[in-house]
Amino acid sequence: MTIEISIRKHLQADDRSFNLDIALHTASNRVVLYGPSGAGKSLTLRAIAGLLTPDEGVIRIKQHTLFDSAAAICLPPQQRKVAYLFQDYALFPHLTVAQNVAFGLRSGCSNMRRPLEHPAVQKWLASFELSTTANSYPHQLSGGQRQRVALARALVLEPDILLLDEPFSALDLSLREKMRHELSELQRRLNVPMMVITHDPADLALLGDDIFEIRDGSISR
Ligand SMILES: Nc1ncnc2c1ncn2[C@@H]1O[C@H](COP(=O)(O)OP(=O)(O)OP(=O)(O)O)[C@@H](O)[C@H]1O
Repeated sequence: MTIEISIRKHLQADDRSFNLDIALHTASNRVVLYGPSGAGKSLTLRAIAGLLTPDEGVIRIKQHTLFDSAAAICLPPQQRKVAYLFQDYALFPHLTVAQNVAFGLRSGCSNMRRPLEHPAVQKWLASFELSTTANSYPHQLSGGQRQRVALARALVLEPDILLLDEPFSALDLSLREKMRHELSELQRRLNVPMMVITHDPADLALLGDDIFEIRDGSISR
């Protein structure tokens, strides 16, 4: 089993409350979550990444236990080998492309001063055709390039799973189509498990080998 999730979390904000109760087991490497706004999709990804601590349950990715309330296991985000791409890519505006990618390595300042000396940074810049933009800043890039930088930064750590929250929502239609195919090919090439949140039926068709609908905090398929 690649992904085993069984979690519960009660959230309370003033007079609003929300119950997340997700049971999701799959051996697939291409998982898509879809469902209406406010259903609990992002909360699920946040729990896998370690940014939200469930009240109880279990999260296992590729046999690694990330969270198990009964065994008092809750790995901090930096120990999870989980790459989480936010909707807006969250690149650092004051860092160059190469520095943004090197930031993913989290192994000290030397990576940031001379990021291109690190073989992994070079490898990912080259495989995303970003080498010529290595010294540019995010505002000097196109939307598609920015997305590739975010993917390179996520993959430089060789994560156990790639989590993508509406990865194409900031792109125009033609670029979205192109990046969707790029992501699909990349996943097949690297064989890294990937979980994608989307509202777009075209993403479901191309990226989803196992598709889960989330409604009102639970899997409803
Ligand atoms: N810290 C919080 N306290 C209370 N409720 C919260 C908190 N964070 C999120 N929620 C609620 O949990 C529900 C699920 O949120 P979530 O972000 O997972 O939705 P989503 O399915 O990703 O929606 P969208 O497609 O709009 O991004 C929403 O109703 C939201 O208001």
